[in-house]
Amino acid sequence: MSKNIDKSFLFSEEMEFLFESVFDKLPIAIDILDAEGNIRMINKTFLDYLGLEKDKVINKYVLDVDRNSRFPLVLKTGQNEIAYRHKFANGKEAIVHRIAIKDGDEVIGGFGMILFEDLNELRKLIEKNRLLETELEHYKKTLRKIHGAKYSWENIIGKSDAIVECKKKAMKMANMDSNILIYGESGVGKELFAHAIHNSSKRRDYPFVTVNCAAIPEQLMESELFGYEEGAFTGAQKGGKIGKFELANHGTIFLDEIGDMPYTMQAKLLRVLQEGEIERVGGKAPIKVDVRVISATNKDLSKLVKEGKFRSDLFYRINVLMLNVPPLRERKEDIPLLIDHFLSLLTQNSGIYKKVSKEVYDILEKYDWPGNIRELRNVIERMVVNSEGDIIRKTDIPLYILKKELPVRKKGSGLQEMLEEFEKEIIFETLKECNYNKSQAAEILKIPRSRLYRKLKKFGILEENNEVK
Ligand SMILES: Nc1ncnc2c1ncn2[C@@H]1O[C@H](COP(=O)(O)OP(=O)(O)OP(=O)(O)O)[C@@H](O)[C@H]1O
Repeated sequence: MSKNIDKSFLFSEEMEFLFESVFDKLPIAIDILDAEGNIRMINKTFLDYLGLEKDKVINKYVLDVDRNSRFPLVLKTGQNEIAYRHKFANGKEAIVHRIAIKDGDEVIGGFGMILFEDLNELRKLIEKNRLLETELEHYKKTLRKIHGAKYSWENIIGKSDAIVECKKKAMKMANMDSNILIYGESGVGKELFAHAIHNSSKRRDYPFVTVNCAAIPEQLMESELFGYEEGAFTGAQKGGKIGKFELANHGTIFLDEIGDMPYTMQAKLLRVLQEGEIERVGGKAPIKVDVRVISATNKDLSKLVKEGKFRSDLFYRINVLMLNVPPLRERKEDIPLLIDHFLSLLTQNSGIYKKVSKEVYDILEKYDWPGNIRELRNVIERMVVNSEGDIIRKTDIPLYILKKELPVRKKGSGLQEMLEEFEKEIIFETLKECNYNKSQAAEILKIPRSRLYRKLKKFGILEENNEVK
């Protein structure tokens, strides 16, 4: 049921009282006219704007006060004029509203209001807004650059069938927009593939944000991923903090070592993937996010699902497309190419130019590289630094590789066991090399400290008190 304003109320003493006690105190210019176009009420702000005394305005015909007014037309047609640009007779320009007050179809009065008193101010505001928008766009672009993917297909070196096939498959996946799970042993180049996929996907102009699930302590993971509001907990940063998912909006988030995601967080991540929205810690409303998830693991996730350590519903959500990056021992023909690639990278970055002797190529090609390309890269770097002269010779090769030059398969041990044996030896050698300084060892091995600790514990190299045995 529509309610009409009664003419007798509109111009009553009560209304006048209300107008004076409320509208007179507002810093917004307001007036009320009767149907004939006489100004019946006008507040102080409006009078000040016009520069007129009240008795020169009240009960005067609107055109006698402001000869440019369009109010007579509004009262005649009953058509409101919202946010109209108006030049007053005194030369001031403003943005105004003119509203016809109706009793049914009959126009019984008019309500006038100045929205922006000074068009120059408005212009300045618009200009400022435009500048802010340009600035914001600039920062967004810079942020995209910082969080952008660094590598593309040409950075993935290799001509073996295994890597060429893998690249082809990944290129196809890049054109789709489904979540991808990249599986492969440590150091095979999973992150490199994630970068390249993002860089050739339709999301390439948006951020690529990496999260190492194994490196973030469980109690910090939620706020890292989803952010928090100001005051969400003691020590929370003023103004709150944006989470990785929001940072990656419209782009890609790379969840490295997803197999290490704590079980409780898995449920929260699943919710985000299902609903497409996140909730900041301490936040009141969910925030929509549009993010493609690329996860990576070197663990057998289906086994973890069976053991109840990984949620099956999450597994299916992240594993829409699956990419298997082959280990280096299955594509040994790529080793010489990779050696040359890392040597030339070193020359570019440090200016050191060294060559590798034929014998060294042969030995490195025979070795099985349990730490894959990361290990090969580290070995090259170490040999370049430690070798004398401009040729890297057999004597520059780390001992543990020379010892394994002709690896003897131990009777009774499977591949996994042997790989672990190699890994243990590499870690132990590195630790010895840097005087058992674990941070330094983690740096040399280019793995997070937390991962090194876990491996040390697993291999029984670390005591409960985190001291090396
Ligand atoms: N095909 C390749 N061509 C050139 N460099 C490579 C290639 N694959 C891997 N690398 C290099 O090897 C190192 C390890 O790669 P990356 O970090 O992508 O491995 P990962 O599988 O993600 O390892 P992790 O499982 O330990 O996180 C990086 O320095 C990377 O640039």
